[in-house]
Amino acid sequence: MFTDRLWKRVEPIWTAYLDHPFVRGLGDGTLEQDKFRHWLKQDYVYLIDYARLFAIGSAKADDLEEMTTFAKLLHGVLDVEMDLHRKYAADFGITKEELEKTEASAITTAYTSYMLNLSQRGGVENVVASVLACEWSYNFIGKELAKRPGSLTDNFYKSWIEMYSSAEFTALAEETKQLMNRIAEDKPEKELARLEEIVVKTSQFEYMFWDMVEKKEEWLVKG
Ligand SMILES: Cc1ncc(C[n+]2csc(CCO)c2C)c(N)n1
Repeated sequence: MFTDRLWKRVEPIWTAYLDHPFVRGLGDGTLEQDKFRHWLKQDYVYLIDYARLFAIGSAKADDLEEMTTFAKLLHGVLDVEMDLHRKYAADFGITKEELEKTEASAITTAYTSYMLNLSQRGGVENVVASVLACEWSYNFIGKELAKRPGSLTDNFYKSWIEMYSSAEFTALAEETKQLMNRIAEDKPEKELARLEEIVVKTSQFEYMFWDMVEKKEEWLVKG
């Protein structure tokens, strides 16, 4: 399957996420809350653009089944995932209006612009390749962190781990993987190699995103 081939390419990058200090800190609860606040705000504006990708996917879908998958994913971001952000933000006294007003950092902008550009230019395969790593890698991280002893007891980040490792999110990630495999079936090698590079590039962006929030690179925003 195409996703098995993709896994071989992304495994080393994704394994590095698990060793990243930010991700480690989420798993054992030691992450500085100020760093998490930074993630919440940057991720919120990231997700606003990310949601647009699913809307583009829905418009470009080849059949009703694909359209429904994108609609489900759109709902997942707007009403489930962003709700987690709004709840954590409320704990910090940040309103949803403040979250929305966050100025995207250079990396956030580069990452979402890359995906939006590809998705607007190409067919539905570009949209699926663009969104795959984000979704699948968070589910991978959530499930790996959930396995770590103590990660789900007395951890401020417990709801984070629970949400991304949940059956609901696992099902969404699996559905996107299936869609990628279905689309890949009748594509020539040259096209598969191009789609593979999109998944690798977005995986690299994911690492840069973790790094950005770890280092709280506010200077990227403020200049
Ligand atoms: C930088 C960044 N990358 C990936 C995700 C995770 N994610 C984005 S959309 C989606 C599925 C539908 O909600 C998931 C799991 C994130 N939040 N932030």
